[in-house]
Amino acid sequence: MAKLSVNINKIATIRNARGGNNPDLIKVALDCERFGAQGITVHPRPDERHIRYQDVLDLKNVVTTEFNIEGNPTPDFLELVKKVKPEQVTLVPDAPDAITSNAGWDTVKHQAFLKLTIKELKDLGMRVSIFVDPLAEMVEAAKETGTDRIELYTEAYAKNYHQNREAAIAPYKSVAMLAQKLGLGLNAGHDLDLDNLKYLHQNLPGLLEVSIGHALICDALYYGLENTIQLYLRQLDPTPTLP
Ligand SMILES: CC(=O)[C@@H](O)C(O)COP(=O)(O)O
Ligand SMILES: NCC(=O)COP(=O)(O)O
Repeated sequence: MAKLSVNINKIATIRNARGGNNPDLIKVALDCERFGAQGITVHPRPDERHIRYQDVLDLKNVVTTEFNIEGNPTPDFLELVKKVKPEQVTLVPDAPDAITSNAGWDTVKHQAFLKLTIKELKDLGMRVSIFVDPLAEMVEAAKETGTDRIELYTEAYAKNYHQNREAAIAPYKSVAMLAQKLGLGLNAGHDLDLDNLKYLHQNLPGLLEVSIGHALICDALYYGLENTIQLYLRQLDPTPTLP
């Protein structure tokens, strides 16, 4: 069964809207864990529009499940993760002004940089994952970087799911099999939701973890956080349901 890591960026977005501490990010992270989340993901961005660097330091002291820090490996980001030493660092090549992450790494072009950065982080005991598009060439070159895992950027899958889910999953399935063959661990994330998650999970061999934020927090407005986390966990349950 793939692990569910709840991305709490959006909680920080709401908190920052009023400058106080409501909602309390630390409390939400602990509650997500209490409600069944198997990991907490944050993606501090250089403008600290949602998660602040201080949040990451504070979360480190309380998160007891897998702590996953995502971000562009700028000098500031690298200094932060080296201080915090989370279980997993996910490197994402996003531009500082991007509304959200919008592409995976070009693992061919950035091979040397990734190799160096990944080695540094792994030597300090962190597991490293890198964000990639579902392209065989990028996954093959990801293997050469020394990364432990790849995170498949699932925006295209989510976008095309309702039109033709078989076609939407096809490139992901194919690189998931390639990753398995290459001995790369497999994560996935971006725009996953209660509609598209189960099919992704059923079709990606070796899927280890999904990180979900935007849709999960939106769903929590209607169903409540505890129910919502349970609903997402149910999508990842390998037990076949009765017809
Ligand atoms: C890496 C990734 O897929 C992003 O989805 C992510 O972490 C979300 O970031 P924002 O919450 O800033 O859109
Ligand atoms: N790595 C993806 C992530 O953490 C959350 O993405 P989203 O669910 O907010 O699109």
